[in-house]
Amino acid sequence: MSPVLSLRDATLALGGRELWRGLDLDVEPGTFVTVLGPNGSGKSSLLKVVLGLRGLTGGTARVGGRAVRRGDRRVGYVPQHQGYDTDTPLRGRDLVQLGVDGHRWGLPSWRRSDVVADRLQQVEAEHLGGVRLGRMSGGEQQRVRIAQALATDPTLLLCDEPLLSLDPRHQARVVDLLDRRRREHGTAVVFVTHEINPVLGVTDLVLYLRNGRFVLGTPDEVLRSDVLTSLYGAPVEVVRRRDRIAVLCDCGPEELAG
Ligand SMILES: Nc1ncnc2c1ncn2[C@@H]1O[C@H](COP(=O)(O)OP(=O)(O)OP(=O)(O)O)[C@@H](O)[C@H]1O
Repeated sequence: MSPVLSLRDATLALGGRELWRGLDLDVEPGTFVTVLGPNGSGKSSLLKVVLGLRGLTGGTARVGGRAVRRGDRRVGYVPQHQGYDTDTPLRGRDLVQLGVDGHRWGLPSWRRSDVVADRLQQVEAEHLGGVRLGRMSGGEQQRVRIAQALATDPTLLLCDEPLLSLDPRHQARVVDLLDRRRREHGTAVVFVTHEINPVLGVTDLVLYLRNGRFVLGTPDEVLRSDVLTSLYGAPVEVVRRRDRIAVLCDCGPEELAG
């Protein structure tokens, strides 16, 4: 069986700059891949490649054995998000309904209330179906957005910083929901974040991008002082305390995945 996602010798350059080169990645069903790296290292661009929105400069990208393409129902996407205006008229169930209808532009739409209710239930948000998005907390909005991304029952879920501006309790809840989804449905997750700690316990693979280079492996293989020192070209110290990690570097103000 083909991996859910497969990149072979994948290279991406944007604006005359190479973001990563020679990336080989196979993501099997149910795998949780965490993508780390400083601002501008190409994390979101990687998701856009998998969504068929951006072409590779070299190599191939396949989803379930087929070349990536736009509007693939097997791929769910939770884009980066800054919150909704308080006067946004959409309610929770409307947003999920958009996920159901999204792939059927031009065809008659009908209410798939069973699907909408099921997806809201999967993220423990049944009570938010009738609530306007602008009246929800950040964590509630994020859960409804995940329900929307699950509307087509995807085999692969791409999440772009879904923990942004959530407090630790809400972060843990979102991570827990994604973890349950991949365990119960085998949905693979590719999760872009700046913070490793909230997802450390569920991460199978870490892809760490930086300045045209990358390292890929299990958290124990990648989140090591010697490996990150080599990636950053400057002394990096990885300190583990209980189930948390701190990444310390003398490389200036550059952001690290603490
Ligand atoms: N359409 C484009 N044309 C040229 N350059 C682009 C384009 N889109 C993005 N870039 C550049 O590509 C680089 C990677 O952007 P990307 O958004 O993938 O980074 P990122 O790692 O997700 O960053 P962040 O952590 O800030 O979200 C950035 O330097 C960005 O300015």
